[in-house]
Amino acid sequence: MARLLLDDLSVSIDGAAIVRDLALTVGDGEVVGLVGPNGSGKTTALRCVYRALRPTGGAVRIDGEELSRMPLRDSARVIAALTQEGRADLDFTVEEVVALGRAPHLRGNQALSARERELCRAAMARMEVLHLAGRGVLSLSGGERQRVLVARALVQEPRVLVLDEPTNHLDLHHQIRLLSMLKGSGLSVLVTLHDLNLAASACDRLAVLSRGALVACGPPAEVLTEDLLREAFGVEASVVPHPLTGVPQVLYDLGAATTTKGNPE
Ligand SMILES: Nc1ncnc2c1ncn2[C@@H]1O[C@H](COP(=O)(O)OP(=O)(O)OP(=O)(O)O)[C@@H](O)[C@H]1O
Repeated sequence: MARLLLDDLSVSIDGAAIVRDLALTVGDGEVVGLVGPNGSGKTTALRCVYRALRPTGGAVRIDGEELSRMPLRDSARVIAALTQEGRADLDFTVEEVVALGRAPHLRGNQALSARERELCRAAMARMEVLHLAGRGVLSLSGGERQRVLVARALVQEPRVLVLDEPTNHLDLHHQIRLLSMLKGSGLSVLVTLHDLNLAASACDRLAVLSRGALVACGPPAEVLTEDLLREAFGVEASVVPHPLTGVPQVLYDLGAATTTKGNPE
């Protein structure tokens, strides 16, 4: 298990503060949802965690150790990421792409062991892509491809999983399956989501970003309020407890006023 800490993380690009002093912990086995309006800095913060971007202030720490001081290979054994980037993959087969998840654990051209091949099969089965094993990834639908990339992240056997909009392209069945899998995974998970109802159901805590700053953080029942939706998202909506689980759920009235409050522009 591992504890992820965004330790007063800041990112400035061309003099503009994109993420400001973000302090956020993801505890062992905890699922934390990073939510907020478009352009609020969610992806930028995540990019620092999967090392596509260097913070300009603060640090990302794993069990106290500063990520930027760890060799890339070492951090890749601990952190797996499902990102919005890297869409220009070569036409590997599904099973080849999933097997690439083992790369941080292998030396040179070392072949996968029987255990690792079984791990790949199990991850493909879990993400319901086993029947696609021989297909080229470029021929897949958006949702199929997304599930393959989750399988690749799982075979990495990380302790921390960061996912940027993992439900993109997924149908309702696969959205629910993926989020319940994350919830039961025992991994420390930091995930950006736009669907606040799914986020409230899946996450132990929600962290709300607005204009690069953390404006609320806590259990969904504390964070997801009508005031928060108005202030951070510029949306008038009702928040009601789920009739079975009690988890807060947002009900929208398309006739209600929306404002640009919370949005960066
Ligand atoms: N390389 C860059 N150069 C200039 N501006 C950037 C760069 N990367 C991000 N930004 C800006 O930083 C802000 C935050 O972007 P980011 O992608 O982190 O937001 P987000 O919260 O993930 O948004 P969304 O919900 O739309 O995915 C945006 O205004 C974006 O245009």
